[in-house]
Amino acid sequence: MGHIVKVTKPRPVNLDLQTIRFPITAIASIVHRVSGVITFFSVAILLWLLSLSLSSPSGFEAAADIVDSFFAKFILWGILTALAYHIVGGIRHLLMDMKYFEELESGNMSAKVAFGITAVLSVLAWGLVW
Ligand code: HEM
Repeated sequence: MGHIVKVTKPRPVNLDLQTIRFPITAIASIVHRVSGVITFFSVAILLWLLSLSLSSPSGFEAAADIVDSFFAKFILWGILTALAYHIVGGIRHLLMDMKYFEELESGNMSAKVAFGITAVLSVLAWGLVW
């Protein structure tokens, strides 16, 4: 015979994407992966720029001209910000590997701290590039 279960809470019919909020730890994790991929491609760009600058005196001028443009400076600032987050988030990951910040509260806190430190480093990178 069938067994009747009383459902007190309505079951979700579909996922309402407008009401789903990612926890800050999930955002920290996604951004860490994205910053790692950006850092990976940055290595190619920066090595190309370095080799151009070392190729000849006119190559150096060409590289200096590239770095002088607003667009290039903006990209360099973005690269430095991604690297900053990747290192700060990476250190947070390594600390978690050592069993720190593994609880919900401390994990949320360390994610916020990582974003805060990155914001400061990003402002410093802006000053360095300009
Ligand atoms: C050229 C430099 C670097 C590149 C291209 C790079 C790239 C990446 C990529 C693509 C991932 C995989 C992310 C994922 O699958 O979620 C990763 C993970 C990681 N990176 Fe880097 N990385 C670099 C430097 C660093 C540095 C300096 C640190 C120092 C803290 C670091 C710490 C980590 C850690 C701890 C992970 C693993 C995170 C996890 O367990 O999800 N990385 N990196």
